Amino acid sequence: MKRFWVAPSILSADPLNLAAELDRISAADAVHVDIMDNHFVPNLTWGLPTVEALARSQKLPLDVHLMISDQDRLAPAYAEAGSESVTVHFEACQDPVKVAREIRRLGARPAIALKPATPVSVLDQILTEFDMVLVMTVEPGFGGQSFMPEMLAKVRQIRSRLARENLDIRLQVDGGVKADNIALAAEAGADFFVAGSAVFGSDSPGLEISRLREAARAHIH
Ligand SMILES: O=C(CO)[C@H](O)[C@H](O)COP(=O)(O)O
Ligand SMILES: [Fe+2]
Repeated sequence: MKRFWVAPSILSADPLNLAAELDRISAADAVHVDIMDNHFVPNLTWGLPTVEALARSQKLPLDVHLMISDQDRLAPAYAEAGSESVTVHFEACQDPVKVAREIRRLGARPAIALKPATPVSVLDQILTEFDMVLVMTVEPGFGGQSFMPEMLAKVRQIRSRLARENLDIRLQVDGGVKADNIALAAEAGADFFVAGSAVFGSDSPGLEISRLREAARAHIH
């Protein structure tokens, strides 16, 4: 059966109780960590020391989503910190291929994210350098926003290229993913789902994770 990944975003977790919050999502496939610098996006979260501490204490893989400026210079340290994957934004890299190779050399999987206004065509020459593509389904910066269904066309476009070229690259969506829209994203071709408010806003995050996985599978007959 096709494998779907669900990664809760700790952007929506209680920052004063992170360890306990992580215990509530042990059923997840990975932990999504949003790094924001108040410059690339108008919000500020964590930095390298937090990722290092998470990597030391976490059993789940860390899926680090960088929303910071100057990623060419700053991304490699997040790979060295023990992340499973490091996602850089196309819009914040001078040389995405060089960054991807550096992330891989340092032992993490490189991934590339596209903001809603960035077309899929920017990946034409560089896609195969990455292990995952992230199609943002909200404007990056904040949790709790509404899913943009018009982004599904981008997901479809990427999935058809992956199929055409038989590429083993994950396809992630992030922003506003909930049990009532995840099947649409899965049907369009996404296989890795980030969900912040849906998981941490639930009384039973573990059950919500299963519910999301089941809803994603529901489009397969
Ligand atoms: O990258 C992000 C925002 O820039 C977050 O990962 C995302 O918003 C998750 O939160 P939610 O599921 O509540 O939208
Ligand atoms: Fe994110």
